[in-house]
Amino acid sequence: MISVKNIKVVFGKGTPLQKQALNGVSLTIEQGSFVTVIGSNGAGKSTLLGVLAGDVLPSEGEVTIGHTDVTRKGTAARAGLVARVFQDPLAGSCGTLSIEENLALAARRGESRGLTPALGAKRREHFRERIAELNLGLEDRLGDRMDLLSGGQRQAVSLVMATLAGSEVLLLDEHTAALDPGMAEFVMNLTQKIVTERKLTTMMVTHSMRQALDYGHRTIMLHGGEIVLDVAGDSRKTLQVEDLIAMFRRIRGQTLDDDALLIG
Ligand SMILES: Nc1ncnc2c1ncn2[C@@H]1O[C@H](COP(=O)(O)OP(=O)(O)OP(=O)(O)O)[C@@H](O)[C@H]1O
Repeated sequence: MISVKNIKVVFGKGTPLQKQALNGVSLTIEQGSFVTVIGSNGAGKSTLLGVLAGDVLPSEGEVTIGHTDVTRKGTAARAGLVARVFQDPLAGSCGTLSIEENLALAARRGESRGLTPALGAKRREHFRERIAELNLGLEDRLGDRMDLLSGGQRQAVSLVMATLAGSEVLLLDEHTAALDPGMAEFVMNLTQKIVTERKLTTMMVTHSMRQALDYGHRTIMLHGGEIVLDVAGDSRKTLQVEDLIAMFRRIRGQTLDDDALLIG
């Protein structure tokens, strides 16, 4: 479960560049619920994910994950609670380490470093099984460096990495935006499967209205650091991509240059 109460984030306070990125955001996401987040550039989407991950500390408000108040805890202290997959396939893993070494590091997120070997035979076998489930043939390439993989393969491995340490919360920051349409669909279907099987409480930022409505249980729209739409259940089922685009237009008070960007 995730709960944020009256979150305010101000960047560059007291400077000419002062920016209120979140302005009193409150939200409760039940355990196992999958929320998609949309909003135009600068709406505050990444800042909200940052507040949950711990790399942005709010100036006001409270953040609770599970039963833990994490408001003042940084990323390291939340590592066992929250996993994150980024837009850039190179961002969440280490390119110069092998697939297997990356998996070993991910499995130990949030643990204090001890003397137990990171890559025992049992762990290796577990990793092989988890990677084989992707059906990408990567189980025979566990010793290959991560930077030899395609962007889509890396995102698929990153999703497996995100689940290895047993975090309850998964944050997805436009994690398919850099992929071709076919690979994006593959990674989205994999995401849905992993989230459902592991009952992960998930927040996914996307610029694709199609993805926002097709995946997950609930959709929120941010604008100017505030939640301006929050739909779930039957009202979400009847919502069309065109409705969301019309809402975007209304909120921004202007015509979008290219609706296709949002539909894709
Ligand atoms: N570290 C920072 N320092 C100063 N301003 C920031 C910082 N991070 C974000 N902002 C500003 O806060 C506002 C919200 O940014 P945020 O990245 O959360 O938007 P977003 O909805 O994710 O946008 P996009 O879709 O473009 O990624 C923007 O005006 C942005 O310029």
